[in-house]
Amino acid sequence: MSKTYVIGIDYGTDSVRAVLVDARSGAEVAQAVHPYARWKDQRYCNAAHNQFRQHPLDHLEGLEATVRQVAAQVPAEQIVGLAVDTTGSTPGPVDARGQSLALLPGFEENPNAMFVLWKDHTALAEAAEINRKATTWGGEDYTRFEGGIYSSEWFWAKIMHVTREDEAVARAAHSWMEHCDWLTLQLTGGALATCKRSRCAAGHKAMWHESWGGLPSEEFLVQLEPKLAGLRERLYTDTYTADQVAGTLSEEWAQRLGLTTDTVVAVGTFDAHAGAVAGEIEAYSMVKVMGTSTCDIVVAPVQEVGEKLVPGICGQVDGSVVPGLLGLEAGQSAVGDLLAWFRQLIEWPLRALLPDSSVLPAEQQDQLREELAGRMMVALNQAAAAVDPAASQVLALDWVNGRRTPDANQALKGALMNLSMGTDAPHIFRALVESICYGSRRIVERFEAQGVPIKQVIGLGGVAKKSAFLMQTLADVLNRPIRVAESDQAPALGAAMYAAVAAGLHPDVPTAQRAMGNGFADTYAPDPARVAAYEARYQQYLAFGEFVEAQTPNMA
Ligand SMILES: Nc1ncnc2c1ncn2[C@@H]1O[C@H](COP(=O)(O)OP(=O)(O)O)[C@@H](O)[C@H]1O
Ligand SMILES: O=C(CO)[C@@H](O)[C@@H](O)COP(=O)(O)O
Repeated sequence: MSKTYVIGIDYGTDSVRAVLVDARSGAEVAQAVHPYARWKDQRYCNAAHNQFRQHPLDHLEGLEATVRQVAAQVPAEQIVGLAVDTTGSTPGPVDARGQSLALLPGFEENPNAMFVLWKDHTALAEAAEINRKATTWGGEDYTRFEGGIYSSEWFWAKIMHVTREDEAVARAAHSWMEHCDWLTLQLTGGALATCKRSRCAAGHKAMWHESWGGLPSEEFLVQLEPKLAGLRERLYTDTYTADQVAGTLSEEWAQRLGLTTDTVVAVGTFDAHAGAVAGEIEAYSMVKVMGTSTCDIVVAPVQEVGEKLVPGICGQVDGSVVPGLLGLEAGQSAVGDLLAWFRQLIEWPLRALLPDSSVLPAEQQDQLREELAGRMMVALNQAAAAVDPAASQVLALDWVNGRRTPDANQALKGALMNLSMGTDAPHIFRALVESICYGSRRIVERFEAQGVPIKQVIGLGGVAKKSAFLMQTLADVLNRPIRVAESDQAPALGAAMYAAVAAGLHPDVPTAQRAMGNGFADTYAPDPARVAAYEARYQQYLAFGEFVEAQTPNMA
């Protein structure tokens, strides 16, 4: 009997995906996807206030549905390990047993008791306070290894915000957990105090660093917000890389998932970092995990980076991607989301006017909406690709959900210029795609200017697989070839690689990458004829950005 199967579970923004993988070859035996039901209706969100919360029941229902489905493909005893990756920073308040407050009576419908999704920017003011305090309080600047600017997307800003806003949640919250740690604890069923926390989540988002003994000091935290007193003690000191064993499946979850209690559960991690592993990341590659947002992940030998700090990124953390290498993260807060925003904008008549149509009966309206929704993104890509970039005047800024990097400023907004009577939807879509690519070039330039060369670029994720137009534009704007990973479920495959190491099927992550890597599907080569036109427009993008930023209060 071959005990060689592992399961990778990837919690994205809109859905959870599980893949069953043969750890000998990396063959994906089965995959399953479960969109979050409550999230789909945006039940606990308020986009106008940048509030995006997810109910843990969405996550638990998805866990059971997807894993049961893939696990049924082979005998349970042959599945020896699993690992979870999630979005981040997506923290939530928990009780003393590590249970999410949203699963407790009285808190079921309270968004503050739920997971505060990475793209929730309600904590802008708190992030600004952290930044001020970090450089003025007279002690260590705890933002040093997180790019020197703390973001409202991250752990402490979100905890501060919810603690201030909601007295009942503040009183009931014994502690807080990152989503990836919480799921790992659910699966293993251990005690909160001994739960092995993700190095990746702690180092990139919670200002955890070995050099100052873990999390920021109690003194610093209490100066920030007196209500944080004592929380540090109830969090964690040690962190673990994602190839380590967190435990084995609890009796309850073995039964719920159709697996055995011998199944090893690896320490949790973030989706982008797991994706980078599946994208076969190696020293000085940049793996772009392109979905709702984009995360740009780079790894480099610790000793070569030495004391160098790359300012304005989402941190540099020993072992956050490949244990033994330094993991560096940057990214853009809206990529697929920016294009989805535009699609929704132009679909407005379908939502607002069609229901009152006297021409089309209700059931046909639904069919029409569905048909157009299915075709819209593909059609926009095609029409925008046909617009000559040299003749295109419209210029956009990609900051509809703020700017993550370089130099976090989540208060920034998107913008369009050069609209004329001749501007149509494909022109604007093209400008949005270009802005994504220019934003990406700024990030690559930041790494290189700080002495971290980018030797190759790899793309993966929904956008990399679905938009050839965007990927070609990116190759032209960066003036570099881009390889796109074969796997449709790269973060889940990366999680499976971590699970295979934790379960002892491979000795380390690079060996797992070599054995289980699914290779590359396409390569986009830069088109020399277009490079020059984009170069000129990139300079305009930078000037436009500078102008808009000067009008916006600087917050994180
Ligand atoms: N044809 C397309 N062109 C560009 N973007 C697309 C296209 N189809 C879907 N998308 C975008 O892909 C994103 C989802 O990517 P995916 O990697 O599946 O999700 P996640 O971010 O949850 O991991 C959505 O934001 C959507 O707008
Ligand atoms: O920021 C991180 C990881 O650090 C991501 O989890 C976040 O951008 C969400 O990723 P997706 O866009 O859902 O793939």
